[in-house]
Amino acid sequence: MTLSAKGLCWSVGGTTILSDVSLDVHPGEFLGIIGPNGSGKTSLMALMAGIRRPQAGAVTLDGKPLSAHGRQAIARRIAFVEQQAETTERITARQAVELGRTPHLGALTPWSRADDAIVDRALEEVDMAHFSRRLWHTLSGGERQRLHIARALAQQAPILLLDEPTNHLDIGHQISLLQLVREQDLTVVAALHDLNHAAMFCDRIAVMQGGRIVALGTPAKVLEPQRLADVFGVTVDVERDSAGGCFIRYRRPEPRPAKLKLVAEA
Ligand SMILES: Nc1ncnc2c1ncn2[C@@H]1O[C@H](COP(=O)(O)OP(=O)(O)OP(=O)(O)O)[C@@H](O)[C@H]1O
Repeated sequence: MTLSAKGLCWSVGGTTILSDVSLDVHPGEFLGIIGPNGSGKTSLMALMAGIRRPQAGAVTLDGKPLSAHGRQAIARRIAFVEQQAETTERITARQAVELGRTPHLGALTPWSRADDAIVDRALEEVDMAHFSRRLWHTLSGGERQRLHIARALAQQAPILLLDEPTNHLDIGHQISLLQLVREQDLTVVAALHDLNHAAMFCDRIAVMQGGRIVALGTPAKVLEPQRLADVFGVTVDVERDSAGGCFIRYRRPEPRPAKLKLVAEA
């Protein structure tokens, strides 16, 4: 199943947010999207998930425009975990995950024990089975985030779009979640802020800046000190290992001149 974006342009209220964005997501790959705040990662993912429509260009799923697929057909193929996904409903943790089964239910396919088993497994995979009866509003940010991922896993869509999936998670859960997602037999597109996580888990990385993709390739190719300086304004050393991996070490900026310090010294 191939998801592609071609020549996407998207603007709001006369402001251009995305300009001529093209991206082919390879089946089975883990594609990271990195870029500074406001560079367009969420906007691109929303277009690729079909919840927003581009003013120009198209997103295609297996060569057919997304707009030609029905909502349920898209939901069976693409699971999207949004950055600030929230629910105001008074539901339990388990019920939140059960929502992932919605695209598979219908008059002829009511809820079954197979759905229960899928939900059980998704809860276990994100280490939340013990919280299944807890009410949503009593859960911490990280616990909710893990349930959003469980809901997406329960959806059993072959393509998973994750907008900052490690938001709110402690470092142990960040790494185990990325590993969990990586181990699934899925095509994954994830917006990530942690460049070392992107280097560790992604097959390819797309770098966004000012609403455009300015680089696309393997982590070792894309994560270059000069590019990171240009895009993020940070100074880094990139350590490379013999297996083709890389690790980014950030350098502390030089102290600002005294006159620019926010708090004047007495
Ligand atoms: N509905 C909207 N109306 C107006 N501006 C919008 C809208 N959606 C996004 N934007 C603007 O578009 C730009 C890109 O936003 P987007 O959320 O896609 O960036 P991002 O790369 O995901 O940022 P972050 O890393 O902060 O999550 C931002 O400047 C944002 O303010």
